[in-house]
Amino acid sequence: MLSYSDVDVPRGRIAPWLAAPLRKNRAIYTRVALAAIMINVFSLITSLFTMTVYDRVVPNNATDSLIGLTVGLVLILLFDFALKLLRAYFVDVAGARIDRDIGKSIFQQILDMRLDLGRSSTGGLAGLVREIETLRDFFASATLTALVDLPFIFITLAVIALIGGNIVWVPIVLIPIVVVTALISQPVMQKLSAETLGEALGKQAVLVETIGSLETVKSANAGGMLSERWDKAVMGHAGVSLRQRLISTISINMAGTMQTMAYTGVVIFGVYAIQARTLTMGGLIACSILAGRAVAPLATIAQLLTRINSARTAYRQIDKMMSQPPEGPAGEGIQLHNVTGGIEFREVDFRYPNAPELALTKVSFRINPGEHVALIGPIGSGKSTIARLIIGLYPPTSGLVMIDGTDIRQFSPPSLRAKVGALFQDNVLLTGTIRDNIILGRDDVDEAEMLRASEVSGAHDFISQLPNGYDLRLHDRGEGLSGGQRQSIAMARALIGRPPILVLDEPTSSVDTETEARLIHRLKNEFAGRTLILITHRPSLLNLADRVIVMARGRVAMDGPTSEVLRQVTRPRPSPQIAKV
Ligand SMILES: Nc1ncnc2c1ncn2[C@@H]1O[C@H](COP(=O)(O)OP(=O)(O)OP(=O)(O)O)[C@@H](O)[C@H]1O
Repeated sequence: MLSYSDVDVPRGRIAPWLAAPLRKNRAIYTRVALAAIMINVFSLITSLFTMTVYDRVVPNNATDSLIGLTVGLVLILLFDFALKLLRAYFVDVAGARIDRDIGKSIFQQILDMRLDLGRSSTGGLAGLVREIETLRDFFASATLTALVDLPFIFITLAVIALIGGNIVWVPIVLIPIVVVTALISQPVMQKLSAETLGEALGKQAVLVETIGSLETVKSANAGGMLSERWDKAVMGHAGVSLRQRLISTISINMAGTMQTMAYTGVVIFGVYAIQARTLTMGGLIACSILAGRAVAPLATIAQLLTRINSARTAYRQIDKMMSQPPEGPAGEGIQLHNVTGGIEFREVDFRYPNAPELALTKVSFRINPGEHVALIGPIGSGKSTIARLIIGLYPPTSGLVMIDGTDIRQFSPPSLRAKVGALFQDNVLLTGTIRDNIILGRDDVDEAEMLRASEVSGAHDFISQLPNGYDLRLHDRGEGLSGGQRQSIAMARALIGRPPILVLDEPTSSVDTETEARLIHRLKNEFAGRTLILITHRPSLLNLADRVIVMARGRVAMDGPTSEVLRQVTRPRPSPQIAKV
């Protein structure tokens, strides 16, 4: 389970998901660094220009030289302007590439996420992905410039020493004050930025949950409770980010003050140096400008420290997610081709992540290819869990789930899911047309197969009456359709491509009895020769099953031919004993 407050991730080298995109942009970074070096050199030249004007031009009235110097300076300024533009452009290009590359690997990791390891809330996860921006901003922009600026502190100090001699001690004494203040604030900043991220993700989680279930929130009058959670999250976030800003402002302002002190300090000591004739007027002005510049990169770095901490926190949290092993076998995974549809559960125990109790205990059954089996039992007895295990959403905690005699953990998950048509209770549709929702980008099915699946599921009946038909665009999670309509589209999605195994969890829970009767009639032909696992509370659907498995508290309570099991369960007090009928 990802916990946002825990940032104790092993330190070390940058993880490949970040290092690879950074390496790819090496050429751009070199250009950015070169531009930054030139900009620093230009800034040294401008201060030397000032010195020359004061020392040579003003005393000698050398206006000709002034014109020459000014032309030179204008050229330098133009170059400086162009280089700054280019630097910003290159940084943006690198940023966009890094965004794309990291974004791609993070999205893939989310798709491959192992559900059995537990995961954070939807909003928290979405917020974490947004933190890519923090990383991108950090790696792609100011950091690089600041790194290039650092050696220029020494170069600038050397130039001051050359021009002003001992005056160089003024910035040399002040620089450690800035550095020490920044270093002292570091541990607090680190802690605060981890807390800030945790609070921000918590806020995002409340927001996403509320927006995602607005209808329920309104109808159940849950607004008050959620407002309270939101207020708490906002207050928490505001409080911790206020403290973070306060601490970072101390370092930033300290650097700013030291910059001014360096400038004025040089002016004050410079007066004595001028009196002692060890410094010229021009030299004094150049040194004061340079002293300010020598401290300036530290101000940028003080600002960066806040971002270093946010970037480090974001990096560690994202890395925690990225280092989780993906689902499926290590390596290639077996591709399923000719599946006959035999399913076996052997002594399967299963516990959901962080759940105190087993959801399945010692579940064993064997389903022959082409057999039609209904799973029935009270709510929470483990029926849907069995369905989730068959399509490999979770691996069993112990025991084996097999298809055609092979442990499903050995199959490549997409290949397994292509062979198992699944319909679950929540019928989530995606943004896009109805056609998109049924075909889901598969290239092994055509329009005719889509129509066939829709006709069998009954979806065609209402889609054919829509003005846009299959091109009707659905919004977020299938908004705009009734529950029954969504269910029949989800059913078409499960049937398309005639998968050899079908797992249907309450497929008719949202349809009326008449529609259900027609559907059952069509499904009888559809299921012929294919393995069916049908989870239902509806007796009418049991017509489709040759065999019934009764679940109770995560165990198989009965298993046998439909008529026999029904006879047993309709007795006044069914035997609680586990039995094979
Ligand atoms: N994601 C989950 N995390 C933790 N526990 C879960 C999760 N999903 C289900 N459970 C628990 O596992 C047990 C079995 O749930 P399951 O959904 O398989 O029941 P079911 O028989 O399909 O119920 P229903 O008829 O209500 O659909 C329940 O006790 C439930 O609380």
